[in-house]
Amino acid sequence: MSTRAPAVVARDLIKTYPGDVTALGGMDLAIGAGTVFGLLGPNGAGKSTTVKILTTLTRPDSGTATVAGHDVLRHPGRVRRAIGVVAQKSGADPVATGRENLLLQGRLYGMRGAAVRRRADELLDRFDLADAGNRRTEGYSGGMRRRLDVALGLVHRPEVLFLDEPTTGLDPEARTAMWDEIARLAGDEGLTIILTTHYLEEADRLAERIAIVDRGRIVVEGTPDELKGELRGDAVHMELGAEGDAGMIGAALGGLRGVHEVLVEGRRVSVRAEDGAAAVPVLLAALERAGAAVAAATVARPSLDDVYLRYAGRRFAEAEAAVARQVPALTAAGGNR
Ligand SMILES: Nc1ncnc2c1ncn2[C@@H]1O[C@H](COP(=O)(O)OP(=O)(O)OP(=O)(O)O)[C@@H](O)[C@H]1O
Repeated sequence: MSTRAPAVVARDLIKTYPGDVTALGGMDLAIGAGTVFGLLGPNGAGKSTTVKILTTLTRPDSGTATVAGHDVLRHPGRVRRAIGVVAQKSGADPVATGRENLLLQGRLYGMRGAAVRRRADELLDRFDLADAGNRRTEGYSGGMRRRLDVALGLVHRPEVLFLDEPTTGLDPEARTAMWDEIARLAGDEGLTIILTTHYLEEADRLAERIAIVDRGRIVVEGTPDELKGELRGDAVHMELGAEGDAGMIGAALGGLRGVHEVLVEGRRVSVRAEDGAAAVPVLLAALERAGAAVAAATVARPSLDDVYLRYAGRRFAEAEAAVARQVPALTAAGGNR
């Protein structure tokens, strides 16, 4: 863990949108300088709203935040100069070349002459875009465009970089290349990177610390290993042939030796077992005695999904589906994102 002063501090941020949507219900954050911090959560958890407040694009209803030592409400201009923002949607001009985009961005930050040209070339080189620098960006592949987006966020040498879903929409190869690039950036430049993602694997791989966001607040925070380490033993997931009685299943499995944290959701039953492989036959027999037939069972080491399940009380994919179901209602209420 970093011992340097935090690059980002947020205290009790509250933000509601019209229609009584609580986007943030008391968000607290402290992010060490020079670290990669992952804000992980399903769609609608409140990650983008947090980033919008920290990047001065919107104001909280209440609460305070500082970024690179500057108060986001009192000194938004200073915050903006200290940060780079790579939004989900590309900000590059499609009819301009990669180099022109970088030069324009640099000039917007007051960089001029040879200095901005040198910086543009340096970034084209570093993001493996030197050969494509004089081509219009509309012809770039998804991976190239994303690399240019990150380069655009870095032109003015920010202290803190916000990366919103950096690899959404990229194919696996381009995603891996982007991950390597982000890891290199953090390592080489001492940059603080705040990464928002709904990819568990992305957070696990890149972030030194992760905060899991659910319903507008942090439900747990730590290093990926700390979070997974809290979950003892193996995760055993079982799929029942038909929906069972949750109370009866809980009672049947809860008393078994070496079995903890029984969770029943419809046809899915998950438990934590000290030795998963040894526990499976015992679990199957106990379920059979309780009148529940098991169609499939898997044993896995704890993943961030299990951490999410434990702290948010629901599976990541379910939380995403719940938000997807809310969308028509939101649209009907006139809300937009
Ligand atoms: N402009 C808006 N008007 C009304 N409701 C909004 C608006 N922006 C966000 N919300 C709602 O606030 C909540 C938090 O949204 P937010 O975009 O911060 O989540 P997120 O975790 O960033 O999700 P995503 O990964 O989809 O960007 C959601 O319920 C969302 O529908």
